[in-house]
Amino acid sequence: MIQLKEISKTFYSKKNEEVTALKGVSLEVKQGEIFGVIGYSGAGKSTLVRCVNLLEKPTSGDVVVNGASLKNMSKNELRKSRQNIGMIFQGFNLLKTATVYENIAIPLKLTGISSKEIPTRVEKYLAIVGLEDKHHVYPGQLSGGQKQRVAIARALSHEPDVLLSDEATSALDPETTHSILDLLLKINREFGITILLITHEMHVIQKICDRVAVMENGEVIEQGNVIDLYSSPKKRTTKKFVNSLFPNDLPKEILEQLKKRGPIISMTFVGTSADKPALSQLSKKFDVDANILSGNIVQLKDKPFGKLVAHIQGETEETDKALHYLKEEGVQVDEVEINES
Ligand SMILES: Nc1ncnc2c1ncn2[C@@H]1O[C@H](COP(=O)(O)OP(=O)(O)OP(=O)(O)O)[C@@H](O)[C@H]1O
Repeated sequence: MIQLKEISKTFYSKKNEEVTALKGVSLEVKQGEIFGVIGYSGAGKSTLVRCVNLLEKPTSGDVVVNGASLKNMSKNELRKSRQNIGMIFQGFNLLKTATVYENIAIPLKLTGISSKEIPTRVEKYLAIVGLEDKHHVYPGQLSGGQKQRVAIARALSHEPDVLLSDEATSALDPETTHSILDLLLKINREFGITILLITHEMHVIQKICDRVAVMENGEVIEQGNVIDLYSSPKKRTTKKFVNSLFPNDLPKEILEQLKKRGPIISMTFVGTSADKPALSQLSKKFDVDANILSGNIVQLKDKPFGKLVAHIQGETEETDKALHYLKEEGVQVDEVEINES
């Protein structure tokens, strides 16, 4: 659906200093999925998403949407292709001096939608975002969540195949964030709209994304299914993002003391194994004591995902058998390195 092929982007500051925001980024967003890009500030996320609809022109590389290369398009073709890609922003980008109705109707008029069709579209999409009673209100009279709903209705009113979301929930409180994410899920499921979103928040990824790419210093350092990435993060930055959901605040000295008496392990549970009492069986089956040090279960889009850090105390032969048993039960077990916890 969307293919980014070796995209690089270099900016030049006023002093003519080079800033390379993207370094050969390649990724593919499949039709109908919600794809998240996560990274810390300055990683290049905004630049990446803006390259998808050529709000930013890549210095090199190509963007292919629905099989058509944006690079080779005439201005006219590009304008048409852009209409197929909606976008929402952290700051909503609404016209302050126009009503909610006008905020949606004016861009429709500019893209040549007939004046007969415009009221039908505005009403339809305001109803979908739950703001059918706000036609004549100005953005200043709306909450942040309502403003984002207007922006979503404006994007949808062009009936795009793809919606790009640039930190759309970053300015919102947690409850409003959840309602906007639920709305994005509904749009994806009911209208089959493919969503590419960027965020610096893991809970956004876990709630609605199917796949995720992690960006750092202008590069995609890791990508894959959300579940795979959460259960086996490879890169340090990815581990940091995942560990932020599972804080382990035990002092290093205590962990070092415990480690002398048996391994400290982190157990990852995915899906049904998240509620299996595998750990409670250990002391019954083997001559070990299992003590939970920290733990949490989070709900991913379709499955629960949990992590427990536990100390397994006992003779090496018994702790080895216990770890083997856990693995056989389908629990992913990793020894905790003290400096990373
Ligand atoms: N128009 C520009 N001119 C010069 N440098 C830019 C421009 N846009 C982005 N950059 C630089 O490119 C790098 C990547 O910026 P970008 O905004 O894409 O990152 P980001 O991951 O979206 O960060 P944030 O979450 O803080 O917006 C940064 O070093 C930024 O300063």
